[in-house]
Parts: sequence; C-alpha cells; structure tokens
Amino acid sequence: MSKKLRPHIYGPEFKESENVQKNKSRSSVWKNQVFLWKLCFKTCPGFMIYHLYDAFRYQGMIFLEHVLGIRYVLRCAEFHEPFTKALLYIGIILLINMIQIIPDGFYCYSWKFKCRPRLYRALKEQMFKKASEIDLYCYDDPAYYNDFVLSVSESENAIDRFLDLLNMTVQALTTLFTTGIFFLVLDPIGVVFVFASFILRFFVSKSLNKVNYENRVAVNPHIRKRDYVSRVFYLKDFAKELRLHPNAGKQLEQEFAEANDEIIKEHKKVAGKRIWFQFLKDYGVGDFLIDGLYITYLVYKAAVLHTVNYSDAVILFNRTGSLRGSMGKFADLGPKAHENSMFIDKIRSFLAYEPRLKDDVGDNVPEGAGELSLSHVTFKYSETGRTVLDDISLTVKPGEHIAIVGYNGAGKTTLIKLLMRLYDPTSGTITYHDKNVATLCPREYHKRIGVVFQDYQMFGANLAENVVMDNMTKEEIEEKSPVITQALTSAGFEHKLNHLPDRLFTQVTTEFDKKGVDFSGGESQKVAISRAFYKNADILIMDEPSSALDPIAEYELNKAMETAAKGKTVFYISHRLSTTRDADRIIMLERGRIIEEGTHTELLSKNGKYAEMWNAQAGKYN
Ligand SMILES: Nc1ncnc2c1ncn2[C@@H]1O[C@H](COP(=O)(O)OP(=O)(O)OP(=O)(O)O)[C@@H](O)[C@H]1O
Repeated sequence: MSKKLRPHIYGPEFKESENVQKNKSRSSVWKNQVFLWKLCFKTCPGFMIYHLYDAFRYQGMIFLEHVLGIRYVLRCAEFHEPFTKALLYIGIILLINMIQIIPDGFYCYSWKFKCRPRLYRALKEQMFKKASEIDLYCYDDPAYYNDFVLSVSESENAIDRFLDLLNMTVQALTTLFTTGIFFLVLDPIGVVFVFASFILRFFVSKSLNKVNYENRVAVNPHIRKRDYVSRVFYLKDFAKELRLHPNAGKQLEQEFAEANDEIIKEHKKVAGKRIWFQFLKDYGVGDFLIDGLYITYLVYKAAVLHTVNYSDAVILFNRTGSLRGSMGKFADLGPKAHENSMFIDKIRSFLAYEPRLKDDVGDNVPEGAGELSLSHVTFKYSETGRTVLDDISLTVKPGEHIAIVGYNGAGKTTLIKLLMRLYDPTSGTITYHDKNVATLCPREYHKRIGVVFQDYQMFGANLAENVVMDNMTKEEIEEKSPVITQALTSAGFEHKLNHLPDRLFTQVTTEFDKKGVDFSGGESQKVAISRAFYKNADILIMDEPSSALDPIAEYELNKAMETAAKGKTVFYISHRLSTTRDADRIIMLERGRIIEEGTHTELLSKNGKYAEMWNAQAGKYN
C-alpha cells in the first residue's frame, strides 16, 4: 500500500526514499488499471464488454471502408474491372454500417448515460465508507487532507480517463494489427517511419504528462483555498456574517486573489517546458517526420522508382495520417496510464488506509455502567504540536455527575474526544470497567455514550432520522414515534414539534425540499440534545448543550436532565457556571492540566481560579 496518504504523525517509520516510491509507482501502473477494471466490470459487465467491442468495431470499420474498400474500388478503376464489382462492395459496406448503427445509438445515447453514473457511484460509495472510518488524526494533517480532497475530487475523472484509455488501447491494437499488417505487406520501410514516430512521441508525452501532473499537485492547495473562498460567498451559512462584516469578505477576496496569483505562478513555472514538449510532439514527431520525410519517400517510390502502383500509393498516403494518429494514441497510452495511475494510487491508498481505530474490532464492553478512569493521560494533536492535555488523572464512579470547566482552549472538548475514544492518548491510559478503552470495540463502546457536541450538525434528512441518526422507513418511524417524541420533548422541542405539519417526517433544511424547515440555532441544539436522550446510554456527555438556548429553555433542559440523567455517568461542559454548580464534582482545567477539583462549595472555599471565575460571572446568579 502506498504510504503517501498516511498521516505524518505516525512518524519516520513510514517515510520512504524517493527511489522506492518511483519504482513502486511504476510497478503499480498496471495494478491500478486492473483495480479500476475489476471495479467497473463488477458494476456493469455488459457495458464494459460493449465498450471494448465499440472501440474494436470503430477501427475495424475504418479499415474495412477506408483501406480495403477504397483500395478495392480504386484498383477496379485503375485496372478496368467491371463497375458492378465496385458497386457490390460499396453495397455490402453500407449494409454492415446500417446494421451497426442501431446498437451504436443505444450504446451512445442510453447505455453510457445509465452506466457511467453507476461506475462513479461504485467508487464513491467505497470512498464515502472509508471517509467515515478514517482516524480523525487524518483531518488534522494538512498534507493528508490535501491528498484526501484530491482523491475524492478526482475519482470520477479517474474512471473517465480509464474508460478512454481502454478505448484508446483497443483502437490502437486494432489499427496496429489491420493497417500495420497492410503496411508490412505493401511497404515495410513505412513501418520504420511510423515506429520512429511512435518511440519519439512516447518519450515526449511521458515528460509532458509528468510536468502536467506535478503542476496539478502544486496548484491543488491553492485551488482548495480558492474553492473555500467561493464556498464562503455562495453558502447561506456565511451570508449574514459577510453582510455584517464586509471586511471579512474583502479579506477573503484578497485571499482568493492571492490563491489565483499562486496558480498563475505555478502555471508560468512550467509554461516553457509545456510549449517545448508540445512543439516536439506536434511538429518534430508529427509534421516533420511523417508528413515531411515519409511522404517524400513515398512519392519518390511511386513516381521515380515505380515500385508501388498509384492506388496503393494513394492508400498508403491516406493511411499514414490515420496510422500516425493511432500510433500517437498508442504512444500516449503509457504516459496517460501513468498519469491516471498517480491519481488512482491516491484513491487506492485512501481506500487501503487501515484506521488505527477499527470500528468493529476489539473486546466486548461489559454490561451496565462502569467506572471510567484516566491515568496520566497526555495528548498532542500532532507529533510536533503542543501538549493539549497534560498528565490528567481522574476516576469517575458510575452515576457520578462531573462538570468540566475552564477558559477557552483549556482542553475540555479534547478531553471529551479522548473519553469517547475518537482519539487515543499520546501517553497514559483510559479505562472503562477496568478495561483499557483502547482494547474495546469502538462501535460497542460508542453505543454506551450519548453525546451532544458543541459543533453538532443537522443532516438533510427528516426530523426522526436526525434524532435516531439512522435511515428509517415510514413504518420504522411510526413504530418508534413515541420514544423519539419523548426524546424531543425532554430536550424542550415539544412546542415546535406540535407546530410542524409533518411532525417527525418534516424534512430538515430547505436546501433539497421546498417543504423542508430551517430550524433556529436553539431549535437545532434541542434536536442535537434529543439524540443523546434517545440513545439512553450509560454515559452522557454534554459539551455546551445550552449555548444557544434561551434562559427558560436552559432551565427546562436542566430539569429534563435530572430525569434523563438519573443513574447515568454525566460529563457536562459549560461556561455558565450556574448550570454546573450542582455537579457531584467540578474539574477545573487550565492549559490542559487539572488545576482544581471538588464540589462547588469546596472550590469556592479554596478561593482559587474557580472562585475567581465564579465571582467574575456566575455570582450574579446567586
Ligand atoms: N483538531 C485540532 N488540531 C490541533 N489543535 C487543536 C485541534 N482541536 C483543538 N485544538 C487545540 O487544542 C486546544 C484545546 O482545544 P479544546 O477545543 O479542547 O478547548 P476547550 O477547552 O474545549 O475550548 P472552548 O471552551 O473554547 O470550547 C486549543 O488550543 C485548540 O487550538
């Protein structure tokens, strides 16, 4: 597996010499095409076979009509054969053409439009599945993220290029065997000219494609930046902010212009090489060698030496252009396959990436609520990054309610991410039921945790599915309706639910459905909270669950929590200390370290950082 896509944080063991990578990429050109062939053939076998046949048919017919046919007709004229012989031949060709036009029309205007999207989907489905499995570390590594975006955005192009390559290969082989043999029989020297042009074109194309690929990789980060700015200007989410803060828009315009300049700079860097290679390819190999030298030689043979008759000379003259074109395609095959292979390589590396956290691998989680314990846990997002959590030790009994407080950036959310095992600690261990969570099956472990993240997302699905977070049929929604409604009610969404005409079937977001609904920030947060209530897990994690709620909704949420969280282990993060004061224990974090720990009263009597924070903001709630 190519290691290019592995996140850098895994360290030097994955670094390979440039030579090893080059040899590997050479050897993988073939394997990469086979990979796509298997995928395409498995998805649409009939289409793939017809795709090959179509290329063969196209060149076969050209040979029949334009080589054998025209030669036959011209020879009839040159050697005074009866006109009916020529007419019969023309009639047969017309009939064959007519028979072929029907399946060809079906292939071009129906099959292609049906099957190409199926092929794209087959690959995209694999990529989407993998994207949901890859470790979150990967998203923190810009180099990895660049390659990730490139492979996803290039996946459809890779299939298109592969289908073109197949077409080109079969066309080139058909031409080689038909027109090539024709040349060998009539004028073997002509083959030398064609072969020379083939070799030259092969090397020139290879160099040109390498330049193109390197340029594509170099411009990719700038294209991503430009795309980001474009998104900001067309996405609804940013529209309000941009109107209120026009300077932010100007700054982004500036960044867009800079990214554009970088792209132009990258193109300028390779412009000279591109012009030179294109000149060699078009003029040196094509015009000069074949149209100049070969034609001179052919005319000399026919007019001076009389070693070839006129009808054959005309056909050879006529076919050099076509043979040169086909040989050109043949010469382009290797470099084009190589270029496509570099993109497929990225796709395959992405698909072959083995997540460290395998969703369904690991020990079963013991039944019931258990003790959760952190021992000397330290964490960095990247090998070279700063320590975000530093030597955290904490034991939480089943049913205990823990509040985590601290200033922005103290490491509260990061601690939650580790507790949920979205990341593994850099050092130290986290145990649940006395078992290291790193040995537990993540999927089973996650079932034990209901969570509301600060940056929750609403999905373009109906309301019920947004609570259950799964695809559901109409019958399933109706069956689970009481539990879903109860979860929404506990989260304070009842009033809104009663005003939705389609209730649980209401489509969330108006982006794809005119009848859909855009919820307010607070309403969306209530839906996110209801997910945790619906899950009814042993551990409840709430990261700023009431940040968008009005005071009454916050009060009601706290009341609902008393019922929903009874007997459960709860981690509650909030900047509003009035909502955390009743926790069994409050953990105060500062720069990744636990600096104070105890009940609200204990911490106030310490008169330390917590008391300072309380006095600054929450004292007014007394
Ligand atoms: N994906 C990431 N990659 C690198 N650094 C990160 C990442 N996420 C968070 N950090 C850094 O880790 C530190 C702790 O972030 P965290 O989100 O845990 O803080 P927090 O206490 O939850 O802050 P807040 O109260 O603002 O939500 C911050 O300095 C932040 O910049």
